[in-house]
Amino acid sequence: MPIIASNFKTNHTRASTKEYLEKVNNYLKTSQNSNSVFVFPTSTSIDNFSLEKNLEIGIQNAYFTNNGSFTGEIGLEQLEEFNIKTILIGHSERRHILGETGEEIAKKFEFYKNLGFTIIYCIGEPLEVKEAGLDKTLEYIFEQFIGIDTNYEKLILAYEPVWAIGTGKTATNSDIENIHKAIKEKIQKPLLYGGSVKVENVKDICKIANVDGALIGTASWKAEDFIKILENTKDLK
Ligand SMILES: O=C[C@H](O)COP(=O)(O)O
Repeated sequence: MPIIASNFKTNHTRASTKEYLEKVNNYLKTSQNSNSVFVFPTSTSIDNFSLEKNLEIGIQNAYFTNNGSFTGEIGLEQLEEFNIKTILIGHSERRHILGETGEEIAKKFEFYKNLGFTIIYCIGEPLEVKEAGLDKTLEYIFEQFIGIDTNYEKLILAYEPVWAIGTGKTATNSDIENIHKAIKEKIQKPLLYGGSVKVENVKDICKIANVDGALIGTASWKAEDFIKILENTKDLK
């Protein structure tokens, strides 16, 4: 069964998150959909939601600390209050817009790994690297694993080409196939694709060899669309 994740990024309020989760949860309750579903709301919308077993809330980001003086950040203490056990690490928006370095990402990974969190670890190349060819792209991607324990049992990977994120430009099926194959040859972990996945293409993308699911931004922000995405992928192995 595929792993389908929605990343809200900086969208939705507490009220609309609650409404969204109620809709998705009701769908899962009645649909016999056994996909493994994750939703990553904004930190301010996290709460103690009562959800179906296959729907889990994760955090988009947290600092590698229990608590302390890190203005603007949250740490383990704030996550524990809501029983959060899943985190996204290495998202390209944190790497490229917010300037998170490989070293900080590795520290964050180690900290949350040692706490037994499920980690969705994102990798992916910017356009200029893609244009330099497959070898350069793979070289760039594998550098993003420096300092990361790729044997960690609760690790899920997400390949997200930076140029495909939020742009409407999905990678071609053969690009996805080639890159997923190369990653899987080295790291045998569930591997999601992300980057302009939509209601219409999610099924075909999830059917590509070595694609174990999708990490979706824009197309998942309306509960009705996310439910369609879950419905379109529910019969896949
Ligand atoms: O985390 C999700 C990805 O960045 C994909 O975003 P997108 O579906 O809006 O392209």
